[in-house]
Amino acid sequence: MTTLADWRTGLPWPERETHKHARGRLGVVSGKATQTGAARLAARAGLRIGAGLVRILCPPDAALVIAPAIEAVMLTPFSSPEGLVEGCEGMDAVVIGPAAGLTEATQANVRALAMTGAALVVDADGLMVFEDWTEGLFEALDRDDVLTPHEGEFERLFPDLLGAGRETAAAEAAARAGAVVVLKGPETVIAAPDGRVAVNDNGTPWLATAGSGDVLAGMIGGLVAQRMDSFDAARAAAWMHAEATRGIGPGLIAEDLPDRLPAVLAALHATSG
Ligand SMILES: NC(=O)C1=CN([C@@H]2O[C@H](COP(=O)(O)OP(=O)(O)OC[C@H]3O[C@@H](n4cnc5c(N)ncnc54)[C@H](O)[C@@H]3O)[C@@H](O)[C@H]2O)[C@@H](O)CC1
Ligand SMILES: Nc1ncnc2c1ncn2[C@@H]1O[C@H](COP(=O)(O)OP(=O)(O)O)[C@@H](O)[C@H]1O
Repeated sequence: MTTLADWRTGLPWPERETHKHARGRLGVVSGKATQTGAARLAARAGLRIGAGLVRILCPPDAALVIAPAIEAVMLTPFSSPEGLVEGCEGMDAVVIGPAAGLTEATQANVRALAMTGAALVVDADGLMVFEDWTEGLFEALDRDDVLTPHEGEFERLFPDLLGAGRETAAAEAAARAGAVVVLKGPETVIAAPDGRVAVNDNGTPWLATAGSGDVLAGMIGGLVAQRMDSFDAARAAAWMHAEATRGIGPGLIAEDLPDRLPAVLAALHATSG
């Protein structure tokens, strides 16, 4: 078992000569016009955690919904997997899945993005669309890609594993997928395909609120975009995600989480030496 604290030394802080492109570019794929909130939560979280530039890629019908609801986050419409790949050119990491839609298009988009140089964070619908074709997902993934299932999603992708216990299950899932697996829950297990396993145990039940997983996906994507090792990025994000609830508790909603990150990051920065 890897200790919890060692990801701190790998956190990406900007240096004197850093510019926004060098800091890391994150793409976030949005769902259709009525389902854009999840991507906006993930994008804001990615920006807050330090990606220098964040771009939402959206179906054309969603652009007029998203445009008035973003500021620093950028926006590019796409209408085919090829168009999505073009829009993601130069991205260091891409988050796909939150409210992406349970459609063949989502399946094709995940596989098309996997062929680019960007590391992928695949969540929610991006996982569920491969329920009946897991090899179609696993064969496309690289070791720096990250899957972020909750237990319901995990069970659909790996129906035979949870009986062995969550840590063993996540480790076997990572080996099978050939990617980092983040098995979310009150204790989140993070496993890498090389055998590393860690448990994040600072979670709080205030995270059990719609959209908090979308924020976590954006946070992981934002750290991976800054070229943090994907396993460490997932551990760091899981810890900071829970830490962001401190001081709010009752009444917390997912929208609150990204804007708590400056305080969480400032405390880590102050002790980073
Ligand atoms: N602001 C937004 O636009 C939001 C959009 N969301 C998106 O909405 C779509 C549907 O979300 P749903 O909430 O219906 O999908 P869920 O994946 O939460 O639920 C689907 C099924 O899994 C089960 N399930 C959920 N969490 C579980 C857990 N931790 N352990 C075991 N089983 C669990 C549920 O009971 C349900 O039967 C997804 O695309 C999702 O990304 C959500 O992320 C919430 C916020
Ligand atoms: N009881 C709990 N204790 C600690 N963390 C929790 C609890 N319930 C949910 N979480 C965390 O909240 C997030 C929920 O993610 P997810 O189920 O994908 O929600 P959504 O799809 O609404 O975004 C995960 O990071 C999970 O670990």
